[in-house]
Amino acid sequence: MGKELFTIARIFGAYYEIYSEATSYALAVLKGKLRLKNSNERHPFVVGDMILAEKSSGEEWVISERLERKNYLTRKSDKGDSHVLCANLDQLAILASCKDPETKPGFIDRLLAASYHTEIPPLIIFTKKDLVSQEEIEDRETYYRELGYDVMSVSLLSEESILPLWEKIRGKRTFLCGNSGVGKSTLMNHLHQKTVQRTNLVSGSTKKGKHTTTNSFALFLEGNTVLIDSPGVKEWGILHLTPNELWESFPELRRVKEGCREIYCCELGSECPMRKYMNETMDETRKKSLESMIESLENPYRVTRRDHWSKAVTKRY
Ligand SMILES: Nc1nc2c(ncn2[C@@H]2O[C@H](COP(=O)(O)OP(=O)(O)OP(=O)(O)O)[C@@H](O)[C@H]2O)c(=O)[nH]1
Repeated sequence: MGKELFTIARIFGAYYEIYSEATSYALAVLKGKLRLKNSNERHPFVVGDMILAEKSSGEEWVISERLERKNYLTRKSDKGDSHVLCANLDQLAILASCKDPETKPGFIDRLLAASYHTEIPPLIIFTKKDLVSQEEIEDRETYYRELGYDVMSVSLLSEESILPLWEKIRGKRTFLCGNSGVGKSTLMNHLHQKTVQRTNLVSGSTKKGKHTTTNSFALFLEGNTVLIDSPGVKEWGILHLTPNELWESFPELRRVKEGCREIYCCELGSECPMRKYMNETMDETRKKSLESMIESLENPYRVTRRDHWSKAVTKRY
């Protein structure tokens, strides 16, 4: 029996849950060491990696090779090491809850900045739209749509949102990202049409989600549709970006960039059109997001202390 192409669906220490359409889910191990181009990588695989595996004589799947990654999402720690979260994505779904807990615009903006340089197109999904007025929903959607982003709003308590949502994710590999309690597991459950993951109640006192999801895993749905759930995050590190990349990741600043005289003019603090736009014209909320990210780059340790995955306290399944 020859080698078969799988995707890494989940990681349990030294074991990997792998998936292929032919075999469905299986457990696999890595025997020996995998030769990786980038020896700085902490783990040989992340969820979404495409690998080749074959059955050993003991009927165990053994991974022999990782295919080159089309793209990957990464965050950088204050110690300077990159943490690859997930590979081979078609879309980054930013789940932002309208209420209970309300996702801060700064969080959305950070993820948008982080995704720009990976060339993984973002999709903003406002969840819990049933908890706010129609007018508020339209304002939120218009705000990001005018910046050129793909946006939609859903209520996961009703079926009416499921079809439009399905249209956006069908045939794609989508990474779901958001604060804890925004509804990632609920969305996965709806789309899988059975409970694949225990959702948890939002804490009554803080209105913040209690933590449920413990590590990333991929769910394979019909028509090559893959959803990758991730633990709720409090903050999103952008330390892997250079200052210049950060400026360019804001579409409203990119539009005025043509007027920049030299590549690094914003860093030099000259009459850079992007800097001018930020000071004189930019929307106040977006300006705050950018300033906070600039501060993160200048003072990484202070920011990355808040930058870890939320700690998960409940079991999945
Ligand atoms: N009103 C309302 N509640 C929702 C909606 N979607 C999810 N919820 C509720 O919000 C709570 C948290 O949802 P989860 O799906 O567990 O959130 P999560 O993003 O997976 O959280 P973590 O696992 O901590 O990352 C649950 O009580 C859900 O029932 C929605 O559209 N409207």
